[in-house]
Amino acid sequence: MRQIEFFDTTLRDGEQSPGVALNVEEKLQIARQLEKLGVDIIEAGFPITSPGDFQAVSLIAEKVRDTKIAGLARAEVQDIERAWEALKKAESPRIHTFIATSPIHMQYKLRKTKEQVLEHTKMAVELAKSKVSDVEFSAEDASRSEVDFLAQVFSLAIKSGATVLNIPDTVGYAVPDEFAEFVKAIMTKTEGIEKVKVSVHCHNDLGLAVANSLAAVKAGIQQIECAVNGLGERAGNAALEELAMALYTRKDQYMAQSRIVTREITKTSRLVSRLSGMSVQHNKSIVGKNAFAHEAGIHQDGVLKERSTYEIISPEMIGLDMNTIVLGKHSGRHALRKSLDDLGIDIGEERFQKLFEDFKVLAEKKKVVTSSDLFSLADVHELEEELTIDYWQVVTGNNLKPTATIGLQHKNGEEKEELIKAAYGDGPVAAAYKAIDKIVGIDGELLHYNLQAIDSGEDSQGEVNVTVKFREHIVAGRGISTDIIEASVKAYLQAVNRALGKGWVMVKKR
Ligand SMILES: CC(=O)SCCNC(=O)CCNC(=O)[C@H](O)C(C)(C)COP(=O)(O)OP(=O)(O)OC[C@H]1O[C@@H](n2cnc3c(N)ncnc32)[C@H](O)[C@@H]1OP(=O)(O)O
Ligand SMILES: CC(C)C(=O)C(=O)O
Ligand SMILES: [Mg+2]
Repeated sequence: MRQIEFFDTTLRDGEQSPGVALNVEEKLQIARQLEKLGVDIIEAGFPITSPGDFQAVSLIAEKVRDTKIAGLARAEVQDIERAWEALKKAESPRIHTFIATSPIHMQYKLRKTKEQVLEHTKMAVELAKSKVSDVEFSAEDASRSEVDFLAQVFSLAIKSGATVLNIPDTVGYAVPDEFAEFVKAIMTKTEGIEKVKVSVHCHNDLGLAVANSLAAVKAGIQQIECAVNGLGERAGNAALEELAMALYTRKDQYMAQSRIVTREITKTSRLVSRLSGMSVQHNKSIVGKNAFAHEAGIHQDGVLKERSTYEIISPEMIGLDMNTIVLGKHSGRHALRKSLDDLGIDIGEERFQKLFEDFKVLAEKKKVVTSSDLFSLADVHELEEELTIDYWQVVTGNNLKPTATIGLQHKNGEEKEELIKAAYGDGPVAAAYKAIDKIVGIDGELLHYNLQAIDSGEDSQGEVNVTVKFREHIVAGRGISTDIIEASVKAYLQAVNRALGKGWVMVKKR
């Protein structure tokens, strides 16, 4: 069996998804979970882009010791110096430098000739190599590059010290057979290729990122770049969970294995979804809510008789539905702790006590507290937010102008009266959002609002996802509650808290 290394770019390319803005603590939390998931390399960020990205890469490099940590850099001196500064405390650092090699990118974007691109490649890889032994070189837009020129660039990168060569399908243009042939051609034409690892980085613009990556595995590559839940620029990157489960389930085809600990998949997916604010579509492979749901009678009959009739993966394998205890209002701390352990939700004693109190409140409202509820409860307790809800009330009806009154609490203990405002709106949610805007002194533009039930049944909790624009910044938020207005308020407030955390808005009472 060949070993395929998983290079996770959730924190770099994933964070380039519009609406995703992770703070430093959130990135560290995701990196720690990626380590448990068994990824080989974490691309922690692009240090030159902002002080926050620099700080996140430095912190992850310092704290996450059992996984290689990579930082991205353009083929420019200042980028590489900055990446090295951020990575220098890492146990196994990798500088990942890149430059575009396609005619279209060289001519219009870089405004560089082939010779200049070759010069930058040599300079960048040599400089990176003078800092670290592990250097990855990516040829951006490789799949639209001339194969002979790409092989020339790659040969030079190897001579200059690269240890990994990455072939990105940057704009998701490739199709599987063609991409496999392209990868094979590069591997044949590049001098010294046997000394390095070959990688692919596929985007999902045509929905083919996973298929293209798997075709490249068959063509002989050693590393796949991917992101949890398929996050990433535009339509995203190849989804980590799909690649891991395809390699595992069809090892007969790929003759390859990875270090991914599959039972950590669900937990990782939910953590990334919550912190990024990007919900997972219900019919998404592996981690979608419906991925293991059987609705049709013939299917249900088959599954009841023998699960393998309609299930090619068992839910336990990806860490789903491992909760064996029925939790309700009569459950105690031991049962809750056991259920959390079964689900792989690992929280300290102090947070556990708070979670237990909230669990009891929820159990009063719901007959059965499900695994999804537990994930949500645990999620809610992972953030220390600047503003929290103290009080909310809406008045609405067919003959009334919907009105909301919101009271917030500031973590620095600001005077309560100053953080209560009322507002009208076209509906109760709009009124509540206007009241929050008044308190904070901003005008958030609601770009997207989605409400869905977490489970089935009348007592299910509602989950609201929003995307809000604060000036030029787009931020996502999520809220969960048995009351849909409260879930809506929580979602908006989470977006506000994220924008506050990034310094994009300031509390400025009107
Ligand atoms: C395919 C990918 O995912 S690439 C990674 C994309 N990620 C990002 O862009 C992260 C966020 N970006 C940023 O914060 C900023 O764009 C920065 C800090 C990287 C650069 O900011 P600025 O210096 O203001 O440049 P700006 O973004 O306007 O333009 C990019 C410049 O980099 C050049 N460039 C782009 N890629 C490369 C490269 N790989 N190597 C060298 N130069 C490059 C462009 O040609 C352009 O140069 P020019 O100013 O001479 O025309
Ligand atoms: C930086 C590179 C690897 C990239 O993200 C791409 O080409 O899509
Ligand atoms: Mg990319």
